[in-house]
Amino acid sequence: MHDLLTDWYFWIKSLHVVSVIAWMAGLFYLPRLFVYHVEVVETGSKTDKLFQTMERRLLRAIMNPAMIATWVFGLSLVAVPGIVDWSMVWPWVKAASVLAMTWFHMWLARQRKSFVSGTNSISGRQYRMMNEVPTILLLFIVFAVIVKF
Ligand code: HEM
Repeated sequence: MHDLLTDWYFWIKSLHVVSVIAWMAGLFYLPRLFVYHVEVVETGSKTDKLFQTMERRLLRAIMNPAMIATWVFGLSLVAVPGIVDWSMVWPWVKAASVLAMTWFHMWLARQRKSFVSGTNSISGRQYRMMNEVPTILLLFIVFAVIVKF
C-alpha cells in the first residue's frame, strides 16, 4: 500500500490541488452571493428563489464534492512515507487551518439553510467580513506546504 501511494504521489498531489481550487472557488463565491442576497433581494420574491437555487447548487454540486476530494487526496498524501514530518511546525499549522476551513464550509452551509427558512440574521457587512476568513487561511496553508517551516 505504501509503495502504491509513493508511485502515485504526483498524481495524487495534482488531484489534491485541482480539488483545492474547486473548493476554494466556492468558499470565495458563496459568501459573496450571501452579501447580494441580503442587501438586494426581497424575501419571498422570484429573485430570492433564484438565489436559493444558485446557493444550493454551488454548495451541493461543487463545494461538497470538492471538499471531500480535497480531504481524501490530502489524507492520501499524509499516508505517503516521508512526506509529513510531524516534528516540524508546518503540518500542525496546515492541520489547524484545514480544520478551520472545514468549519467555515459548515458555517456557510448553515447560513444557506437560514435563507431557505427565512431566518437569516447576518448583515451584508458581516458576510463581507467573513469572506476574508478563507483568504487568511489560504495564506497560512500555502506558506505552510511550500515553505515547510
Ligand atoms: C483537507 C485536508 C488536507 C490535507 C490532509 C492536506 C494534506 C496535504 C499534504 C500531506 C500535502 C503534501 C505536501 C508535500 O508533498 O510536501 C499537501 C499538498 C498541498 N496542499 Fe494540502 N491538504 C489539505 C487541504 C488543503 C487545502 C484546503 C489547501 C489550500 C487551500 C491545500 C493546498 C495544498 C497545496 C497547494 C499543496 C501542494 C504543495 C506542494 O507544492 O508540494 N491543501 N496537502
